[in-house]
Amino acid sequence: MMRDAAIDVRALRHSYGQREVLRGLDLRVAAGEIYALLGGNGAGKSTTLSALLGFIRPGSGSVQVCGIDPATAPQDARAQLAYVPESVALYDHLTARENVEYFLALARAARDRGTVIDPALDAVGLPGHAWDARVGGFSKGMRQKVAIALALARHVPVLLLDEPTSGLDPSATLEFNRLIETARDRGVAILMVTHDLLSAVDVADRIGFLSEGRIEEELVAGAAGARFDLNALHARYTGAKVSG
Ligand SMILES: Nc1ncnc2c1ncn2[C@@H]1O[C@H](COP(=O)(O)OP(=O)(O)OP(=O)(O)O)[C@@H](O)[C@H]1O
Repeated sequence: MMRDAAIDVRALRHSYGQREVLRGLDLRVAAGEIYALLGGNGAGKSTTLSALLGFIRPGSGSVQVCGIDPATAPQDARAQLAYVPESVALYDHLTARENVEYFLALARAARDRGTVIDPALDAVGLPGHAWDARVGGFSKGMRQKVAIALALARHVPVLLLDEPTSGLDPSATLEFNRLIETARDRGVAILMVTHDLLSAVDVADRIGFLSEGRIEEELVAGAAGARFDLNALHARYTGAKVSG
């Protein structure tokens, strides 16, 4: 039995026209857990995120974000979460500090620089010299740091990440993984949609394979040093035979 399932999806079905994309999806992510959702192109990962964000009204089943149904109360559900898309949307002409301040104002959240904004920018490891620089010149990794800082400053219990490491080099990926561990260690429930097996193996507490519209297999991280079997995961993903 999982306690504190901040994300709780049960028997979710969703069709686009005649095409049924989700066929009884069950997915739960607890507070303080990183869940990597894997699946081939078109498996329904983005559709799952859309359901959590309240952008689609599922045909049947239930979706809850901290006990709130995003289909019927989208604003309330979105107040509980931060969504970081593949390409982080920020105002390029504003600085990192100003972006966080602006989005906190939109969310009607506390936005004192000394006690809220600066500690969040510090927690995500954005170098001090970048705090007052316009984000237009930031790399993807730096933009993500600003987005996660905003999530930490809002104290949201749920973080949704869509392909966060695509386009990041290996060291930026590791840095990103350490960053979301900071959020996890603060009790945030993190759902990460990804094709990046290395990143999932490095950081996830559980990995779920979405196929045929449901979680076909779920793996739980083992002890440190042997968290997941990367070769077996790769073979599972590609349908290839594992050698050795
Ligand atoms: N708005 C839509 N209208 C019709 N069909 C859609 C719509 N959105 C997605 N689909 C279809 O639903 C299926 C699942 O799409 P979805 O984007 O959820 O998959 P995905 O797992 O996120 O894929 P990818 O890894 O390529 O991003 C695909 O066949 C897609 O073409």
